[in-house]
Amino acid sequence: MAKRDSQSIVTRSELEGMLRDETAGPKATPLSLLAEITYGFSHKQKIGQGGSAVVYQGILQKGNVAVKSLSNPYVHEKEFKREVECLMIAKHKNVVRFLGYCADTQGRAEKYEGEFVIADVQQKLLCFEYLPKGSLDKYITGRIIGMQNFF
Ligand SMILES: Nc1ncnc2c1ncn2[C@@H]1O[C@H](COP(=O)(O)OP(=O)(O)OP(=O)(O)O)[C@@H](O)[C@H]1O
Repeated sequence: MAKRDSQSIVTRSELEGMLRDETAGPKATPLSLLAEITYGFSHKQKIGQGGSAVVYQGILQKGNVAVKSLSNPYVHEKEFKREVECLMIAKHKNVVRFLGYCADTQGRAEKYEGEFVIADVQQKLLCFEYLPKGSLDKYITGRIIGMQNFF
């Protein structure tokens, strides 16, 4: 039987374990798992949107994760690799925990200039621990009163 190393792809129960184990480092996470826990990246699971990503809440049995889909097709391979590299290094109590990454190319059937084609669609996703108290900017700009509730 093939030996699974620390870089091997995680399963749902391993992701649950990583959430509990603060020492666990980020791992390659399959698109199918991220799709499953966000109910197919459903609109209901959407928790935020930034300049380059749409963020979904992923539901696990004991705890939640935030799944960031870098939807912008102009996020290049090199930039994505750099982001993953930086996130892997950034380990600090004040920095949200990075749990996993997914870079996958899928063929999507569509019509292009009247022709039926299979287009390569690049999926770039990042998985973090879920922080339930919303975005820090709401507290900074005073849209939520009482900074003491944040910490
Ligand atoms: N780990 C998380 N837990 C809970 N909510 C999150 C998490 N990460 C992001 N969000 C939500 O999603 C929103 C968008 O995330 P974020 O600003 O990180 O996206 P981005 O596109 O990477 O940002 P940028 O605009 O800097 O490129 C945040 O404002 C927040 O509401």
